[in-house]
Amino acid sequence: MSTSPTIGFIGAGNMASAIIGGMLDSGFRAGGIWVSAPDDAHLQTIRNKFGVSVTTDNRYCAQQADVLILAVKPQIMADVCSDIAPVVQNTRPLMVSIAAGLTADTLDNWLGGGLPLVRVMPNTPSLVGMGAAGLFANNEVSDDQKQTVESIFNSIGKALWLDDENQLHAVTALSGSGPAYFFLMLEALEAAATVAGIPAETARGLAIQTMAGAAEMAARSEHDPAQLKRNVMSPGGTTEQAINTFEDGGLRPLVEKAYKAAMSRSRDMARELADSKQ
Ligand SMILES: NC(=O)C1=CN([C@@H]2O[C@H](COP(=O)(O)OP(=O)(O)OC[C@H]3O[C@@H](n4cnc5c(N)ncnc54)[C@H](O)[C@@H]3O)[C@@H](O)[C@H]2O)C=CC1
Ligand SMILES: O=C(O)[C@@H]1CCC=N1
Repeated sequence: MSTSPTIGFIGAGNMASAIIGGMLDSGFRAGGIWVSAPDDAHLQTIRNKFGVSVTTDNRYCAQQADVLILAVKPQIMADVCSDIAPVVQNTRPLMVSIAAGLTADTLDNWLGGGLPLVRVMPNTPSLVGMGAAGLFANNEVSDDQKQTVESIFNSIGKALWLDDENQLHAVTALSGSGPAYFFLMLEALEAAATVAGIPAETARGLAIQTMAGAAEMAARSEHDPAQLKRNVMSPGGTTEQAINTFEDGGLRPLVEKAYKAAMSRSRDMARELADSKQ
């Protein structure tokens, strides 16, 4: 593979935009990126925003790519794959899927078989260079190709390889879905502070800065999160009251239940989608 491969994206939604935006910020060339999707008006917006090349023809996009990133919803992936299969069987790009649930074998089967394929579970903070991605490669992927995918996802955050594909379900429930959990916390904190009389904009600004500050501290500190939490809790003070309320209200089991629900949905999707196209 050349040192600057052409990267194709099939699908131009939230996740593709986040990855493209992050890649361009970190120095990837817009001229080396192709994007395809059915909605021409949306594609023109993407082109104006990022300067990438666009097409409504998935096969044409596939033909241009050394690395082809499948960024459509899992439910339409089978149709998209069988449509481009004749092209990719001929050009043999490195296939990358970011879809939740769908296994490497299922995808490879839909693509005609025998292709190098990496599954990635990224997340939307990729847009601001703060993504977290779990990666799994099938046996057809070379070390060079692994490095290429790793460099794309490292350029927009942190990329970590997994040996066992099954672990992607657990990663999906952690970092794939995870940004939404923290956004929910922001929503709830903003709402509570607004009820207490703080203007919404001020409440949001303080809540976001607090979340970002806590994350940065946790990343840099030699202490674990439990100790950092204790450092905020003055005995007999205010934080203790809030933390006790969270604990008494069952926040930990609730988080575990939510996490397991996401992981279980990822497993179910894998089964349902593989079965539906046998
Ligand atoms: N949104 C997220 O936080 C994350 C999403 N993912 C995965 O990323 C994938 C995409 O998700 P989102 O970007 O959130 O979805 P989205 O709905 O925002 O984007 C889907 C895109 O696919 C396009 N599309 C629809 N039919 C098409 C076709 N036949 N050919 C080509 N493009 C077509 C749509 O126009 C749209 O641009 C999913 O498989 C999801 O599991 C993975 C990690 C995180
Ligand atoms: O909710 C979903 O299915 C996708 C996968 C992880 C984040 N969004």
